[in-house]
Amino acid sequence: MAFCTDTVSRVWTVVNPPAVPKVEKPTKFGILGAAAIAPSALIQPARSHPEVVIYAVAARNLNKANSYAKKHGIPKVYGGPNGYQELLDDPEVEVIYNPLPNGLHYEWTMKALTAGKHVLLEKPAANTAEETRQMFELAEQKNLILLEAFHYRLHGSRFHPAIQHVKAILDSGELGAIKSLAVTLAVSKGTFSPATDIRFNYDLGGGALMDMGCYTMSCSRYLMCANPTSVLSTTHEVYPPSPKVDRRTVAMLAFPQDVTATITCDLAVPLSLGFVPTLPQISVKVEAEKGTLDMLNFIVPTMYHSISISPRQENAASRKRMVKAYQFTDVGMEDKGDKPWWSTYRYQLEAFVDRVKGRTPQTWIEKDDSIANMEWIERVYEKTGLGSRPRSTFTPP
Ligand SMILES: NC(=O)C1=CN([C@@H]2O[C@H](COP(=O)(O)OP(=O)(O)OC[C@H]3O[C@@H](n4cnc5c(N)ncnc54)[C@H](OP(=O)(O)O)[C@@H]3O)[C@@H](O)[C@H]2O)C=CC1
Ligand SMILES: O=C1OC[C@@H](O)[C@H](O)[C@H]1O
Repeated sequence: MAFCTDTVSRVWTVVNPPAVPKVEKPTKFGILGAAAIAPSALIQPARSHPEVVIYAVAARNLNKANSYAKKHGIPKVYGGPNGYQELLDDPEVEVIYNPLPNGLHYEWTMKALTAGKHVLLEKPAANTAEETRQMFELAEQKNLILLEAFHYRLHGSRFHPAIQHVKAILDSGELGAIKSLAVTLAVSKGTFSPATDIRFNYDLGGGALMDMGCYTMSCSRYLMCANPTSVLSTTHEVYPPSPKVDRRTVAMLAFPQDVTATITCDLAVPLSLGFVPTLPQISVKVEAEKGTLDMLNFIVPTMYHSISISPRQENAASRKRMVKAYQFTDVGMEDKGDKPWWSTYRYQLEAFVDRVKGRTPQTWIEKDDSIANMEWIERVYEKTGLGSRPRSTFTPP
């Protein structure tokens, strides 16, 4: 009973966080595009951040921008064909949130940085590793903060307690050396509408590996503390109307020390019995010398997650258990003032604002990490034969 009420209360508060009083001069964010993800990833989290206000939104269509702004209480609106650039040119705006389709990340991040704004950039960083490198180099040159929004790994000044706890167990040696990993992110057919959703549009940087595979790649590299050494094999299924768009990709990656990782991503798992949607599959499975570890829901752990540790019988240094880590204190860590209803996006915002304000979060997604993630996504695409997503035609001034 307590489990049910805690879960309902936590999930309700993620979506309806308490609004806190703002500091005298909060940092003003502007959003490029009236994107579906912005309320969860930025607008709701900003309510409980005293140093952040969502000041402006721009959409290609002014009516759409107006109704989005009204719905979310955003005071300043830009719309029409020049709306995005007008938002970038607004001197009040200090930070740009870029949730445009993947294929537009590069162009509008380069423009935002050129306009002197910090950028919180949606994942995956761009369509290619080279574009990713250029964005980070420009940010460095201009002394601006640029973060690829891998929210599942950013939790305030530390990693998310859940994924951090998984990593801490693996790093402790309790289960011995990792032998293999399987990281999966797959949702049922019907979750997205292929005819209209950006995820199925090759020109906009679509594909399962781009959208979901970027997390599975990132998580494998994070848990292994290493980049793969090669792509051993791949299988994929395309979305037939768009033959370069992978609806599903499975890749087997080699990592140092003879570890293999299987990453699986699917934008439209077929319905069971032809009509029943399947539950989302969001899992990490680790096979180690002295036991196994399974984590459910590494992407949105605030909603619900579980971490199961199953040592082999002969492993006397370990015990079988199931752990949850909604807050640092759940796993014996120092109280950082975080709340169980802080979503990964709320913690991400905390870390991002720390950096913008010149404070130092203990963890960060570094430039090289973002570049390497994109590089290995491209290598998997190369192995599938589908090739990288198209390079941007935008030329920086
Ligand atoms: N961090 C996370 O958990 C998640 C991240 N994402 C990422 O966020 C980004 C956006 O995803 P999502 O919000 O689901 O997508 P949406 O389609 O809802 O939003 C994309 C926005 O891009 C704008 N846009 C500009 N040019 C085009 C174009 N040619 N075609 C289509 N849209 C265009 C649209 O803005 P306008 O209003 O101006 O028309 C639209 O609002 C992606 O990079 C995705 O990977 C997505 C979901 C979850
Ligand atoms: O970033 C994301 O996370 C959750 C997925 O469902 C979504 O497709 C993706 O864009």
